[in-house]
Amino acid sequence: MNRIDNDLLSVQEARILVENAREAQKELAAFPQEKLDKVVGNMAEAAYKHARELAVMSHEETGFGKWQDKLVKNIFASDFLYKRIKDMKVVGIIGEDKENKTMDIGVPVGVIVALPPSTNPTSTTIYKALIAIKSGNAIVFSPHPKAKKTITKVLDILIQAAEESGLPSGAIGYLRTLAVDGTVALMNHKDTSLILITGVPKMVRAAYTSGKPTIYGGPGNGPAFIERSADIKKAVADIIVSRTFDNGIVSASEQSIVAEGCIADEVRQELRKNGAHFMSEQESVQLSKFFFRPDGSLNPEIVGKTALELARHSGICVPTDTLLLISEQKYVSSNNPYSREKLCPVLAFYVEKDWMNACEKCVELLINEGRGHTLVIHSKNENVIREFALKKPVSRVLVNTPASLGGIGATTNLFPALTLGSGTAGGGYTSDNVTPMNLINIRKVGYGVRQLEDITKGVDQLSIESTDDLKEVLEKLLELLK
Ligand SMILES: CC(=O)SCCNC(=O)CCNC(=O)[C@H](O)C(C)(C)COP(=O)(O)OP(=O)(O)OC[C@H]1O[C@@H](n2cnc3c(N)ncnc32)[C@H](O)[C@@H]1OP(=O)(O)O
Repeated sequence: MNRIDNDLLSVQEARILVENAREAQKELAAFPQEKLDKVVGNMAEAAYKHARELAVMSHEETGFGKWQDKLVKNIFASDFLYKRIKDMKVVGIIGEDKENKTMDIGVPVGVIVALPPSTNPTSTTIYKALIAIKSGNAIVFSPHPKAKKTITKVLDILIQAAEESGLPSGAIGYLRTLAVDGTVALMNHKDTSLILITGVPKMVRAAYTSGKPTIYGGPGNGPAFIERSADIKKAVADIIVSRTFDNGIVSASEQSIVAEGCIADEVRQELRKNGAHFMSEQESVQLSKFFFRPDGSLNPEIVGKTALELARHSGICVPTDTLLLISEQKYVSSNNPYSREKLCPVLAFYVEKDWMNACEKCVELLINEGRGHTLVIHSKNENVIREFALKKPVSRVLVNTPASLGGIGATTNLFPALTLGSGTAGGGYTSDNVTPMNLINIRKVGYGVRQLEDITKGVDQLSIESTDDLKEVLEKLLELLK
């Protein structure tokens, strides 16, 4: 088939998929929460059963990360997520205030179009499918072309399990003929209500161009601040676990370490002792040549590779037990390759004289890239932690934990999510770890409890001749409204 035929077929297929999804969703909209939960439970169980096979397959197909860590993510996105959502009330009456006579009704948004990334193809697909069905929505996927085989496989498993437990056919679907035109047609279809997208900058732009509400996980890789009161051994261990998890692919993972001057040598020593190689200036330049493509986009050749593979690739000589490559840096700039997201086990290392300067450096790093995403602080000083949390342009401040695992809610009690909102600061509309609650509209029900006259009662007896009078009127009004 030539390219034009392929594009046409893909667009046609997209139209049919959304129409089928629309019909299936009409049926789904009548499902009570318990019936949706039964379907979601079966989907989670099926994904969990195939977690290992899917992890190996996704690693083999994309070459990104480690299959062992992809297995952890698959278990996280199926079993762990299911346990967290199984008792959530998302559709129907989800809240009632008997005293004030108001009620909240959860209403599915309708048809969701989802794009999973090549970096986390299985776990993100499982997660998106589970939260969509939990909230009574239909979902149509456009698989990433570099992970097509794996995403198709996991969707077949999920669809079979869901339909066996009563999900109407078409409520979960996917584009078989892959093309940008078909993906754009899915997004632009009049019956598509929401787009749920992870990664792929070009597709994020297409989603926004469609004019549809779009939830996406923006660029992350924020700083990790190690404050003087921190347990340095644990902080370093956390950073290593985090930055090497799936070879640094998770967007919440650390991109730089900012250490206070008085503990910087101890931190360096601990990092070296545990497999970090501090690169010379020349090695840093040598490695950085491979970070980006000529158009400035991230080079997939370095994404999700081990530190040893990166060193070999760029001709840097390192000990065979090297886990991390670190570059000492002073300045932050969009031209500095060490200030940008890389999704591999490379870190920049900054030293600042005190926590206030460190605070500024972290803000500078986040404003350069990763605004609205995630920051981690290692400290025992509750005042510093609170000051940090109050002042940073991020949606997640993680404390004393590996950022990649804490951000997604594995080592913290944040919601278990593989789409991490960056809020308006990151150009998105939610700052949440995306949950089924982000996939519904809330219909507000309010019973009449007062007459219009009740609001103005007593006000006409007052004449407003001074600001004091005005204040009195306003106070009276507030009193009446209580
Ligand atoms: C929770 C988390 O941690 S998820 C965070 C993961 N982070 C990211 O994904 C970061 C952003 N992603 C990227 O920069 C890139 O996707 C990389 C570097 C990871 C991989 O790059 P690549 O392997 O070159 O793949 P890329 O994603 O750019 O896609 C390749 C092509 O497929 C296209 N494509 C991607 N998805 C689709 C789709 N669903 N339908 C049609 N085309 C698609 C892209 O537009 C791109 O087209 P182009 O070659 O014409 O530019």
